[in-house]
Amino acid sequence: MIVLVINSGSSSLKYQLRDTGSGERLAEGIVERIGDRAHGGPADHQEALEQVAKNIDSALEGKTIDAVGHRVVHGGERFSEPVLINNEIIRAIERLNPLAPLHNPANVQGIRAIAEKWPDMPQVAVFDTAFHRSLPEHAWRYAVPGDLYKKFGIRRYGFHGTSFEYVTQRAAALLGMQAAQFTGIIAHLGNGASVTAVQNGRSIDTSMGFTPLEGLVMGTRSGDIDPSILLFLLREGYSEHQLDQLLNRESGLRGLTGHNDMRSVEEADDPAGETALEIASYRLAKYIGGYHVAVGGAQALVFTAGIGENSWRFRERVVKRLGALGVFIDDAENRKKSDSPREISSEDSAFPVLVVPTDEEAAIAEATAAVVGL
Ligand SMILES: Nc1ncnc2c1ncn2[C@@H]1O[C@H](COP(=O)(O)OP(=O)(O)O)[C@@H](O)[C@H]1O
Ligand SMILES: CC(=O)OP(=O)(O)O
Ligand SMILES: [Mg+2]
Repeated sequence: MIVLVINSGSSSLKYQLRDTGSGERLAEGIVERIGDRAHGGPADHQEALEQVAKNIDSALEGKTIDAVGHRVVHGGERFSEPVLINNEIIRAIERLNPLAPLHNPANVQGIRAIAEKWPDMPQVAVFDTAFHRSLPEHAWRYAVPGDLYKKFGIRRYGFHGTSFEYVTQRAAALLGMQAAQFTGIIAHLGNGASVTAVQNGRSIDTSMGFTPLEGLVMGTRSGDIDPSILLFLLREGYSEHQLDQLLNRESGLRGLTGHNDMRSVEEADDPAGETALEIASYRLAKYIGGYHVAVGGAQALVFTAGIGENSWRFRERVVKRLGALGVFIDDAENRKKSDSPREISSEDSAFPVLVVPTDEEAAIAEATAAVVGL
């Protein structure tokens, strides 16, 4: 089956054309600066898709697209599986827009644009939140009055689930076990970053919360912060919009160094970068210690996504903080470049440390083919 996978962000649209039979990637690309005409970007997602359609026409070589699979970031409490999209599903995703303002509106625009272009095309939504539907209540509930959950759905949802599920399977295979036997900690470190505690193949805790803002230090997001800082800044005259911009787009690595991209932070090699990397690696190490307890003793620690797969320096900083767990890195293995799943811990490490490349697009293509094939 030929599946077009769409991952629409607020200002970019990543796509892949995959043949799920052979696993082959027929085409891939990214359209950036959506809405930024002054810098050559398309006016909106509809126009971005026109661009994508042109790019993939040649790659199709006469074949036709059978289905479109979308990454949808927030699925709320309703969606625990990928679903075939219809008008009612689109409205349900739209109702979740306020909970993922950077992501969900763009996801819906992508779905509508495809429906307009190819009205009969089967479309499937694959949710970032779905893998975390297994969280126990003591992990998902915040210590605030219960009304807030009943009235507004305020609880921990967790994100990057498609990646965590895929990496759980790959890590388990590397260790010679079934996914359902895997108990460990997975750190997905990209532009957005989160870490998940996996017990017997199921997510039991995760660092992102009600929205993709909680938890780790990210490219432009603050992660954990004392909520009183918001109240303080409100009283100082900050608007809701300014606070949103501050925490979602101007904080994290960017706020601490001026750069949101890990490569730029590492290349700059200056004191601000050093401090930022210490803050980020310390935060992650604390979560790993906590999740080691949460899963009742991890059997593996796994790094994935852009930073997790490529930055040996960042992995080194994190693992060097885990001596109390008896976890040690093998410097030579850690520095080796490879695109394959691999072990980077030393022989005397209490449990293995792995690098496992994620592939959200492959997982979305597979899920789409499975739903449409039913
Ligand atoms: N070779 C590398 N060394 C260090 N960091 C890298 C390298 N390659 C990619 N990264 C970092 O990975 C991050 C992007 O990760 P990615 O998973 O692609 O994010 P997203 O999917 O959220 O856009 C950026 O911070 C980038 O700098
Ligand atoms: C949920 C989330 O933060 O996604 P991304 O890392 O793609 O921004
Ligand atoms: Mg990503």
